[in-house]
Amino acid sequence: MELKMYINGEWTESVHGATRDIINPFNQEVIATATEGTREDTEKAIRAARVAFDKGSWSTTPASDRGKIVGHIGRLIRENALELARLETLDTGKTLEESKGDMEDIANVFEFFSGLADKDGGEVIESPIPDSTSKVVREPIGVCGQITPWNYPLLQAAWKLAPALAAGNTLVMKPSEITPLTTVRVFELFEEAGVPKGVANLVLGTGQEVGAPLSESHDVDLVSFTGGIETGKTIMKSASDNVKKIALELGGKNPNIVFADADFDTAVDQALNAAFFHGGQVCSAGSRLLIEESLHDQFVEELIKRASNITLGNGFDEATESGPLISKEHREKVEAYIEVGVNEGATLALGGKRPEGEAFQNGFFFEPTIFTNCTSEMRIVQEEIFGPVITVETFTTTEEAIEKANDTIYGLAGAVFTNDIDRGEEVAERLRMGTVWINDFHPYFAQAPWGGYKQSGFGRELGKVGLEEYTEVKHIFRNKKPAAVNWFQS
Ligand SMILES: NC(=O)c1ccc[n+]([C@@H]2O[C@H](COP(=O)([O-])OP(=O)(O)OC[C@H]3O[C@@H](n4cnc5c(N)ncnc54)[C@H](O)[C@@H]3O)[C@@H](O)[C@H]2O)c1
Ligand SMILES: C[N+](C)(C)CC=O
Repeated sequence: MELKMYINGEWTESVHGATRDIINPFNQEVIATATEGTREDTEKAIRAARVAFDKGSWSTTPASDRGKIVGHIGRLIRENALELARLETLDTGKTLEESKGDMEDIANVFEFFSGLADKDGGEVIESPIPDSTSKVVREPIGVCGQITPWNYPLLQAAWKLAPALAAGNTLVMKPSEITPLTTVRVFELFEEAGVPKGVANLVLGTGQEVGAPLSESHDVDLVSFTGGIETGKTIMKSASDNVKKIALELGGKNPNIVFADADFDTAVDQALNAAFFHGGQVCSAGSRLLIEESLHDQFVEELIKRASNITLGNGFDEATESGPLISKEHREKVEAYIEVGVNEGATLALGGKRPEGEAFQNGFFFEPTIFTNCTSEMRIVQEEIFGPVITVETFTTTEEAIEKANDTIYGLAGAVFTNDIDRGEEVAERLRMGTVWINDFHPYFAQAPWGGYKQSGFGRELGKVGLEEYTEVKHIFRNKKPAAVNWFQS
């Protein structure tokens, strides 16, 4: 499979002809060769998007017509869902079941923003000035740079592409250089759906060559980034040069609080899902388990029993419950944290190593891992590991649970399990996080906003606000009886 970039309506190769092998993390086989874009390619794409915005008709096309095209993309994604899901599994190692779920979510996102495109007709304001009218309208921002990570390649791209197009912007998308397959395929569907030339551009390549110029360029009006906190900080600095708008969807170190009165089996099951789904490579993974002290021993015993039975393997095998980690480098990062945890005095109660056996030799597998006897100040409790690693802490009061849950630099998501609904609501209100689940973990959908508090970032994707992020607000005032004000007499 050969992957090209899509610039100004043309499938194109990098100006310097460089390529990158795309690797299947399950067996390290080369599954595709991608053209590797450079700064020059990125600048070409930015120019195409700039011209399409300034001189093209996309931003002034009736919102209902833009919405129809965005809806058409959603339908094409549904029609091609199995092919897209297979590509996603090949590229990321996640199970095919997960990838199919992602494609369903992605189609929903395009359909949601399709429906929302023409729903905000502006607002008439009651002007306090006689003989005048006053209205507030929303307009597209302009050229958007969009940068996405490898863990949910197409889903994170969809959260940016669908609202940007629906709102009338033009864009340059840069997927993670290690997982471009599905994003490239969706740009083919954009062509089929009738997205005009220059409106949506795709550049493949590294953060340095493609991501950095997008955040630095004075021709880009907004950068929407999903990825790690350090990259987010770099983007924030470079974006300041032309004061462009930015939205940052960064990492998390998400608490999962379990009170002793919670339904035991549900809470154990959800704790496993919270932390080990997709090998813990989820921004909102419930990697910090906070258990009420009286429940700790029984809960941890059951958790270890069930976690040790998780079936690792090929994402295409039906029996597989979790695939490999994304890359050699990423597995090494996770492994380094195991050493950190042990040195910090946490008890390695399960896992902490690569699984043995022929089936795992070529993939980047790592065993589900549980650290007990953890305390708040440990690095394994504070830092995002982004692998299948749970840290377990205890608490005795609601106050202590909330305090510990809030005690990191992150604020992406968290959950509370309890049968006392008043307590559940109180905890939800007091967690400093963009999403809180009561008696559940992980749900997200197109209708509800997603984003972080604190250093998990700012800006929101999805929901009504997800469209508003891609608009500027303008106040238009009209004097119906213009007359001189005569302030200056000369
Ligand atoms: N908040 C969310 O919704 C959300 C969702 C998914 C992933 N994430 C986070 O993403 C991270 C994992 O993804 P990752 O390892 O791909 O992150 P990353 O920050 O390494 O890379 C993300 C993207 O940024 C690009 N990039 C790298 N350097 C850049 C630079 N200097 N300028 C511009 N772009 C640059 C990369 O090429 C990639 O496309 C985790 O921290 C995870 O929590 C957050
Ligand atoms: C935002 N989400 C949960 C889909 C993926 C995070 O990595």
